[in-house]
This record gives sequence, C-alpha cells and structure tokens, in this order.
Amino acid sequence: MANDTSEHPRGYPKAAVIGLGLIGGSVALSIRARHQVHISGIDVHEASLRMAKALEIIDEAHTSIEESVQDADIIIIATPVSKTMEMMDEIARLPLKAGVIITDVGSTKGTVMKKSECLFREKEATFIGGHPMAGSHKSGVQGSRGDLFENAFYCLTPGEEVDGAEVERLKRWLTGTNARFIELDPNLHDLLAGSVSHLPHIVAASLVHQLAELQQHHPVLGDLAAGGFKDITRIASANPIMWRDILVHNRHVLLPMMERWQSDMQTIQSLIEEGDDTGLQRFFSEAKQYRDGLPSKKKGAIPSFYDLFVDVSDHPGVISEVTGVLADHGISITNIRIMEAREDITGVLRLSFRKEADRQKGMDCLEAEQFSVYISE
Ligand SMILES: NC(=O)C1=CN([C@@H]2O[C@H](COP(=O)(O)OP(=O)(O)OC[C@H]3O[C@@H](n4cnc5c(N)ncnc54)[C@H](O)[C@@H]3O)[C@@H](O)[C@H]2O)C=CC1
Ligand SMILES: O=C(O)C(=O)Cc1ccc(O)cc1
Repeated sequence: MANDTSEHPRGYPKAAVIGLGLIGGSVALSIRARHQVHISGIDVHEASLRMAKALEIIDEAHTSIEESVQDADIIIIATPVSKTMEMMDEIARLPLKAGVIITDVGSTKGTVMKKSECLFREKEATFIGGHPMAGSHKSGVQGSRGDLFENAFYCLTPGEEVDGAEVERLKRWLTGTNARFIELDPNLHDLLAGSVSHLPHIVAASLVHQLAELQQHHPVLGDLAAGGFKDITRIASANPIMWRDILVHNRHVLLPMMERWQSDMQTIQSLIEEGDDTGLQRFFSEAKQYRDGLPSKKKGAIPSFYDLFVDVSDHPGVISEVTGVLADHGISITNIRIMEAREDITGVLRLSFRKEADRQKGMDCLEAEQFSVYISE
C-alpha cells in the first residue's frame, strides 16, 4: 500500500512514523502542530493507516518501511517494544539520509539503547531513545491527540556519544508535544518507570484476575466493583501486547521489585495475623503521608485527571443543574461520577476535565452559582 494525496508536498522536511497507534498518531499530530512537514505513516494494519489518513495525521501511508524511511529527516518508531527492536534492525540495513534522527517512544529503554549502540554507531544517523510518560489504557490511532503529552514528562535517553546539539534538534521536532523533557540514563529510566508504571500495572491486572475468579461464585461482584476498584484497575484495560513486551524488556528491574512487593504483602499478612493494630495503622499512615505529599498538578506516567468535587443535595435534577452550568460556559467534562448518593445525605459529584484550565473555569462558574466546590487529591 502506498498512497499519497498529500497537502504537505515532498519538498518539506519528512517525518516517518512507524506504528500508527495511540502514541505514534499523537506524536505525529504534535509534530504537525509546529512544523511544515510531510508525514509518512507505516503500519501493518491497513485500517490504522486509512484512519490516520482520514484524520489527516499522515500524508502518505505504507505497510512496509523501505519506501518511506530512506529519505526521512526524522524516524519515530512507535510500536510495542519487541517490534521496535526488530524495526531498528530493519532500519539499520537500509541506506538512510545523512543526519537523520531516529527515536522511539517505548516504555522501556535499556534493551533499546543497547541495540542502538551496536546498530547506529557507524552510521550518519543519530539514535536518541524517547518515552513520553503519558498515555492511556486505550490503544489505536483513533484515540490520538495532539495534546496527549502536554505538561507530561518526556524522557530522552541519548547515548553517551550523542552530541547535545542533536538532542536539542530532537526537542525542536517534538516541541509541539508541550511536554517537559528530561534526560535520563536508560537503566535509571527503567528502574523509575518500573516503580511508577510497570509494577502498578502488574498489580492492577492481578487484582482484576482475583475479582474475576471470585465473580464466578458470586455473580453480583461485577456490579459492586465500582469506585475505588475501577480507579486503581483502569490501566488493566490497556493493550496486552504492549504490556507483555514491557515486562519482557524490564525483567531485571521487575523481578526484584516483585520480590519486594511479595515480602511487603507477607509483612502485612503477619500484622493482620498477629492483630498488630498499631503496625497496621502505621502501614496506612506512612503510605498516606507519602501519597499526600506527591505533586498533584503534574502529569505522571499514571496521569492524575483534573478532577473537581461538588457537594450536591439529594434532589432530582441536581446533576443536570451542575452539567448545565458547565455547558452554559462551554466547558467539556471527560467523566462524571456520583461518589455518595445515599438517601438523606449530601452527595458528592466528581467531575473530570481534560485540562487544568477547564477545571479552573469549571470551579469559578460553579462557585458563582453558589455550589460548594473543591479539589481533593
Ligand atoms: N499506550 C500508552 O499509554 C503508552 C505507550 N507507550 C509506548 O508506545 C508504544 C506504542 O504504544 P501504543 O501507541 O499505545 O500502541 P497501539 O497498539 O495503539 O499502537 C501500536 C501500533 O503499532 C503497529 N504495529 C505493530 N507491529 C508493527 C510493525 N511490525 N510494523 C508497523 N507497525 C506495527 C500496530 O498495528 C499499532 O497500530 C509502545 O512501545 C508503548 O510501550 C509509551 C507511552 C504511553
Ligand atoms: O493510562 C495510564 O494511566 C498510563 O499509565 C499510560 C501509560 C502507559 C505506558 C507508559 O509507558 C506510560 C503511560
């Protein structure tokens, strides 16, 4: 498949994006936002290419890399990590434009950077590893957004031999992400990502497995699994292939972390067995103290949404009053949840916004209408 009905002619600098899913599509959109560029998209799924073309994320579509990477000024590999490693081998076998920057978006960096040292050292190409530390449990190009990485950390892992000017050149390409770039050693990156993203993902998936097993005996359990359970397991709905690869490529970090996790579980188990009330309370107090101290307004690997809480009295139509105020001011919400809705007590609505600015506007206009509104982390 090769199909070019481009608005952005070939005279422009060229970006090749391999893997047009959530992240490849979002990076392409953010590049488009700040550069006059011809974007060539490569994916094994023709439907993703068609969608990317229809959404004007790419100018031309290919199902293999040969035709489109050779004259590219920047190549972005946005496939699951094991495929990214294969792509790097394939790219290194092709003639490339002198000075091309190659980067990836994978959630692990150690194995990718090791491979890049062997493959690209002798070529007139610069490989700089990348990991935008924001995303979603949804996959696929249809979920792509040019502002997905706004305010998020974007890790870059340049090899030691890479000139600082090349890193700056990559940042300029990616400036439309509006992300906060941070340079990290690849192994340190994997340790940190293992702790804030990969281990929590394993735990979330394991909680879901436990629930699913119990639900076989108690069918009502699925209906009860709302609120907190859904919050902490949301990420378990993510792409299994992507997460399989993350575990495979970060095994050195994750195996000791899982040992540590199991030993923590054993400690708590002993505290319960021994009826150690003080120890149990300390366990939760220390976690609360640390959690309460985490920065709240930054986007992390596990993004905090921009939530607003509204006290509401128990009367019919109260939800539409709140949403009506927001609609009157043109403010969109991404989610709404009733946190407390028992009879005779004041309820709480949790409203989620896409951006901090929307939350602030929402807060101002609801307060002006005498609602009691607050932000709680
Ligand atoms: N989903 C997320 O929240 C985040 C993901 N990442 C990383 O980004 C990468 C991509 O993840 P997503 O965009 O979420 O996945 P996705 O599943 O939305 O997209 C991956 C795309 O790669 C394509 N693909 C697979 N094999 C291919 C091949 N051999 N040649 C060409 N295309 C191929 C698939 O068809 C798909 O369109 C992964 O390495 C992941 O670790 C990084 C940050 C956040
Ligand atoms: O959906 C979420 O909360 C995520 O945590 C998304 C995510 C997945 C993988 C990454 O490497 C970074 C971010």
